[in-house]
Amino acid sequence: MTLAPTLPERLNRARADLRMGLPVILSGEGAAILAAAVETLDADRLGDMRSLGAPVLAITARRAETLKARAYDGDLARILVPGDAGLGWLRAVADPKDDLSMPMKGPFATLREGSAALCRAAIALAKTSQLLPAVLTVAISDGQAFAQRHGLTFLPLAEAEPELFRTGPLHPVVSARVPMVASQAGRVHIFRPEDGSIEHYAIEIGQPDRNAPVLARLHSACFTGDVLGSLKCDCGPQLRAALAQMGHEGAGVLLYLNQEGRGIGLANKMRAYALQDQGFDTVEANHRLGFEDDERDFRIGSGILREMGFARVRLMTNNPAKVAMMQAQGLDVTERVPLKVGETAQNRAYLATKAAKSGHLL
Ligand SMILES: Nc1nc2c(ncn2[C@@H]2O[C@H](COP(=O)(O)OP(=O)(O)OP(=O)(O)O)[C@@H](O)[C@H]2O)c(=O)[nH]1
Ligand SMILES: [Zn+2]
Repeated sequence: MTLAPTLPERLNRARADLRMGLPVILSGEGAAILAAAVETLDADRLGDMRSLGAPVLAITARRAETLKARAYDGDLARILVPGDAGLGWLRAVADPKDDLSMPMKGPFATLREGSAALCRAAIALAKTSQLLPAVLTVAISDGQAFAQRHGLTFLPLAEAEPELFRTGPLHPVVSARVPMVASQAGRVHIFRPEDGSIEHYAIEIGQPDRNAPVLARLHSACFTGDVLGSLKCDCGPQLRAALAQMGHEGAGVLLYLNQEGRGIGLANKMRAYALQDQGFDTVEANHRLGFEDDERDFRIGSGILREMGFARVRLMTNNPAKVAMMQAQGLDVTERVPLKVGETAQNRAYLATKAAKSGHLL
């Protein structure tokens, strides 16, 4: 029988659980934890978790740095939750929105003993659920029996770990002709990951020759820039300029990847924008939220291009990291085609930060 969910399917089930406010169980290295995302946890479940033992709050080292909490585990910190700390306290640790007006008062007691592996996996799950990377955990015994008793998702660490940041293979679902301003010969293809996670799109212009390098753009979704015409970034003009150039040359492929906010999701991007209004730049804002500068999985783009039969690309980008990632995934980037459009008074500082801190070429 193959009816039981595979590990990638169980991971996505766990992500849905966390988004609903349900805890999941992670087990490995002779231990097990119940883990719930702080962002979606409610008071009843917090009470239930407290009744099982002393809770530990896992946050990333990025967030810990702002809070001046010692991160003994390298990339994360495990904070001992005070006995009287309620949801308000947990959320203030997780969410930097009031850091300046109501700074969290430490000192925070953080764990240095024991393995952080289960907490690390829980943080990875929260990140890939596009929730704030702050997870309340409590140790339990016999995780599998506990999961069965309460109908919770159970994940064995050894199997889950290599899959945590990996999107499953993508397959084409459907494609149809969409004449566009940039080209009458447009076709939109929908790709769906095997693990049922979010779909991504390819916009094919003309009939690119699969035996020659194709003019290609990997565009990460930007609701504010692409749809609203936000002046805070250059995404909308880049999207239209890339399609226009493909239309002009008569052939090309633009991948529209649903990796909003460099992978942190629109809600977190709006949190980052609110921090930017407090004076932090785009990179600092991500860090204060507990994320890295860029949380995108660039394997998705190379996977779609390969599935469409493209092996060589002329990549439209100002981001050398994208070129390097595509090459690391076995695609031959024969040329980097610069895409410099849409600079405004409002996004000048943003573009300068990307050049200074993220290696973008001006
Ligand atoms: N987290 C975060 N994401 C942002 C911000 N501004 C734009 N984005 C997202 O950044 C992504 C676009 O990535 P960019 O870094 O502009 O460009 P790139 O794709 O890496 O490089 P290019 O190929 O040169 O455009 C989109 O997903 C946007 O939603 C911001 O201030 N914070
Ligand atoms: Zn944008």
